[in-house]
Amino acid sequence: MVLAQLGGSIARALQQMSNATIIDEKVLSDCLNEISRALLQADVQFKMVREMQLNIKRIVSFDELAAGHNKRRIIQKAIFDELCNMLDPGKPSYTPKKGKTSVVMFVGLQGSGKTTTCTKYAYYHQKKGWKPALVCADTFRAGAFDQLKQNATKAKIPFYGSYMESDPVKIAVEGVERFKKENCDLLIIDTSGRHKQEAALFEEMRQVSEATKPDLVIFVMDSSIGQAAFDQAQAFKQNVPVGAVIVTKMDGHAKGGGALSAVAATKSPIIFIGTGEHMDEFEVFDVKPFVSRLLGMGDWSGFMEKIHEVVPTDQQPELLQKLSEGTFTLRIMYEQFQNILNMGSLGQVFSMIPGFNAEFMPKGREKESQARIKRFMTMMDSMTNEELDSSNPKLFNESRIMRIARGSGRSVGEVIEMLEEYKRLAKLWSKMKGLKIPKKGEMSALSRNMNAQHMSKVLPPQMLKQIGGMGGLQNLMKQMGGSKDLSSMFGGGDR
Ligand SMILES: Nc1nc2c(ncn2[C@@H]2O[C@H](COP(=O)(O)OP(=O)(O)OP(=O)(O)O)[C@@H](O)[C@H]2O)c(=O)[nH]1
Repeated sequence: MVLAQLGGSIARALQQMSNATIIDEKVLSDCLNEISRALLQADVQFKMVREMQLNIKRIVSFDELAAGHNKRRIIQKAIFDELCNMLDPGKPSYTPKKGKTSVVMFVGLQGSGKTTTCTKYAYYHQKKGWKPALVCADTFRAGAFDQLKQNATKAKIPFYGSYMESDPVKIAVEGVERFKKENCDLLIIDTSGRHKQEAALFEEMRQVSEATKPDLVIFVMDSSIGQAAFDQAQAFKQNVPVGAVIVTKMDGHAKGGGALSAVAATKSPIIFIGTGEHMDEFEVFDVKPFVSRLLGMGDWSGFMEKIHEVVPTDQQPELLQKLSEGTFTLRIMYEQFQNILNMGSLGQVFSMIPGFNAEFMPKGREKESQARIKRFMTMMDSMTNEELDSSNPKLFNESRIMRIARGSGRSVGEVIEMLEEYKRLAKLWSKMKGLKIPKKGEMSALSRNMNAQHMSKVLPPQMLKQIGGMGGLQNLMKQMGGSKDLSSMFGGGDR
């Protein structure tokens, strides 16, 4: 994701600023110019970049800042807030309620990923206990109904559409009526796309919208459309009451900056992002955790949510307990590997830990990573209980390593590689020691319970330096009026 590069460039600009002995207007200007260049390169609209620069300069007024103020911290927070503002239109979108019928209509250009996203959206809610249903009102593209039908069948989601009927309005109305009768609570209408914004497309969308009276219209946008995003999103907004945006293909090489423009053009929040072609490659979008991750600050609330999602419920209390004790045995690693293989990528989970990125299971190399995990597990199958339950890597002397290698048919080098991976993960795990683990639905409590000590352990060293070391971090926590603001700054906050 090229947005990650944007995050890297911004983090570097902040780092350069931190390295300066004295922070004056010139240093701030250089830092802002660097950030602006990065945003423009990521296809963010010039007007928005300019506004951001002006806002930060207004907040960080050197004349008004009394001596003794930590300018680095103030600038850093201003930049963080401005990036959040660019992605936050200030009002939440309509949120469907489980058990109460909502009609959600999807719009977007052809190929934006609308049909795929409709199913992902339905599947996401179905997993959370909703009763979604899909209606294919795309009569323009031959094959659209088949695609939706295929996706829906795979996910066991009821669907409605027609090979004969050519009037999308009629299909949409019939579908909505049918699923209302069947007590579905989330009725999702997929509409036609066109290659470009055309009068005919907008007319059709308007008619479907008027006939079905959707509670929410979601604009689906391909993250690669770049500077064109603003005009495209605005054109849709002028024709139908767009209330939310979903940005797709965030896993590709797109610059992603267009997403920020879409928010500005529609004055609607991004609610999800698509991160792959598969049904579950779909993430809730939250501004603050997203910006935190973008700047390499990690996303604790997302991390906890993923644990709740990926790890089987009966194993969660035990795992969280062990997590808070900081004990990480080979057996825990084995169980977690099992979870990864059963349920998807824990790489996603680890990418949310500050200072740790998705290298664990890089996108596009999942097969390779899975094979590696399976290899590790085979070697662990040749371990004794004592070895599996130990958290002392020194236990593994030469003869034990040789025995494990022989027993699993792998080389000594591979056993050592596995033990190195264990040590790396154990080190990461140890940083969690003493954290109070929240229950499901209390994600923000984790951030609230985090004290400066914990934060200092998990923040990347350069980030800690920017903040002004341990003392700076403590001050920052105090200055920000306690934990609530801090938790949001570092990606917590209520969802
Ligand atoms: N890599 C990646 N591919 C995606 C994502 N979302 C959708 N796609 C792919 O994008 C292509 C187009 O997706 P569709 O869902 O057919 O697009 P559409 O907007 O419904 O197209 P029309 O029905 O013709 O308007 C398909 O190959 C999808 O698999 C995503 O988040 N990441």
